[in-house]
Amino acid sequence: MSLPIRAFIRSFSSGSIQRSAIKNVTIIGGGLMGAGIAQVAASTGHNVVLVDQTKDILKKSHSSIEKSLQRVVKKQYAEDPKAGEAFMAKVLSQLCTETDPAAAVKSSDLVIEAIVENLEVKKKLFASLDKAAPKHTIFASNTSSIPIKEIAVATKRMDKFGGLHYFNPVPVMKLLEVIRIPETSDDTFNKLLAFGKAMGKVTVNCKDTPGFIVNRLLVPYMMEAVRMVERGEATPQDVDTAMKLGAGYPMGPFELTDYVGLDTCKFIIDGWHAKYPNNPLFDPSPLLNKYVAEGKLGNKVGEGFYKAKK
Ligand SMILES: CCCCCCC[C@H](O)CC(=O)SCCNC(=O)CCNC(=O)[C@H](O)C(C)(C)COP(=O)([O-])OP(=O)([O-])OC[C@H]1O[C@@H](n2cnc3c(N)ncnc32)[C@H](O)[C@@H]1OP(=O)([O-])[O-]
Ligand SMILES: NC(=O)c1ccc[n+]([C@@H]2O[C@H](COP(=O)([O-])OP(=O)(O)OC[C@H]3O[C@@H](n4cnc5c(N)ncnc54)[C@H](O)[C@@H]3O)[C@@H](O)[C@H]2O)c1
Repeated sequence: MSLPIRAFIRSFSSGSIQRSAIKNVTIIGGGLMGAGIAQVAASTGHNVVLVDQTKDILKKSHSSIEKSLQRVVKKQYAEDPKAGEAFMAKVLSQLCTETDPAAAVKSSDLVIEAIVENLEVKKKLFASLDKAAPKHTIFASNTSSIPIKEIAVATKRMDKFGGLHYFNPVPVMKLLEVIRIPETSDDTFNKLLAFGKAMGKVTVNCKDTPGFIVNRLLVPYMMEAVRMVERGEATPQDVDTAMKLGAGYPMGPFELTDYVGLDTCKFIIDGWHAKYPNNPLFDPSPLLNKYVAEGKLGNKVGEGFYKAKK
C-alpha cells in the first residue's frame, strides 16, 4: 500500500517499508521518466545506475533529480534541514551514472528501460543487454504504448521480462502498472510487484493489452481534445479550464500533453494508428504533427501548446 509522500519518506527513513529481493537497479534513459524512476528507486534504498547516451544528458538528469529531491526534502524536513541534507546526500550516494549500458548491467538485479518510444530502438537495446546482464537479471520496460511481448522477443529471457509503467511525475504519482506477458514467470511477476511496493507505489496487475489500463483510456481522451481544437470547437485554454473545473482533473489535456512531451504523444498515436488503421480513436493529428515538426515538444524544451512557466 502506498503512502502520501511525507509519510512514505518517513517510513523509509525509519526502515518500515518492506524491502524487495531487488537491490541493484539499472535504469536506461535519463529523460523525464528515467530520472524520476532513478530518484525514487534511490530514495527507497536501492543502488541505482542511471544510463544515457552522453555525459551531458546525464548531467541534466542529475540536476533534475537534485531539484526534485530538494522539493521533497524541503517539505519533509522543514523543521530539521540538517536531517534533510543527510537524507539527500544518502540518496545521491546511492545513485551513479554511466554511458555504457553493458557495463551498467553487470551486477544488476533489475533493468528498467525508459528510452525513446520506438520498438526497434528498444529491441536493439534489450538484445544487447541480454548478452551483457547476469542470468538472474529481470528486464522491464516503461513503455507507454508498445506491447511488452514485442520488445521481450529480442531476448532469450522472456520468463524474466515484464512491464513497469510509471506515471509522470514519478516522485508524486502513486500508481505503478505491473504488466506480465504469458511467458513471465510467477517468480518474476512477484518480484516486480514487490519492487513496486518497495518503491512506495500502489501496484495494479495488467495484461499486455494496448495502453494497459490508464493509457487505453487516457490516449483517446487526449487525442479527442486535440481534435476538438482542430475542428475549431474550443481553444486549448477553454478545454483545459473545462476539464479542470468541470471534471476535477489536476491538469487539462493540453497542459498534460505539454507535461508528457508532444514527441512522446506522437510516437504513441502514430504507433497505434499503424497497428489499428481503422480505429478512428487512434487517428493521427495534423495539429500535433505541426507542433512536433516545429520542435515544440512541451515543457522539456520550454514550449508546446503553451510556453512553459520558468
Ligand atoms: C496523446 C497520448 C498521450 C498519452 C500520454 C501517456 C503518458 C504516460 O504513459 C502515462 C503518464 O504518465 S500520464 C500523466 C500522468 N500524470 C498526470 O496526470 C499529472 C497530472 N498533474 C498533477 O497531478 C499535478 O498537476 C502535479 C502533481 C504534476 C503538480 O501539482 P500542482 O498542485 O499542479 O503543482 P505543485 O503545487 O507544484 O505540486 C504539488 C505537489 O507535488 C510536488 N511535486 C510536483 N512535481 C514534483 C516533482 N517533479 N518532484 C517532486 N515533487 C513534486 C510539489 O512539491 C507539491 O507538493 P506539496 O506537498 O503540495 O507542496
Ligand atoms: N513522458 C511521460 O509522461 C511518460 C510516462 C510514462 C511512460 N513513458 C515512457 O517512458 C519512455 C521514456 O519517455 P520520456 O518521457 O522519459 O522520454 P525523454 O525523451 O524525456 O527521455 C528519453 C531518454 O532516453 C535516452 N535514450 C534514447 N535512446 C537511448 C539508448 N539507446 N540508450 C540510452 N538512452 C537512450 C534519450 O537520450 C533521453 O534522455 C518512453 O517509452 C515513454 O513512452 C513516458
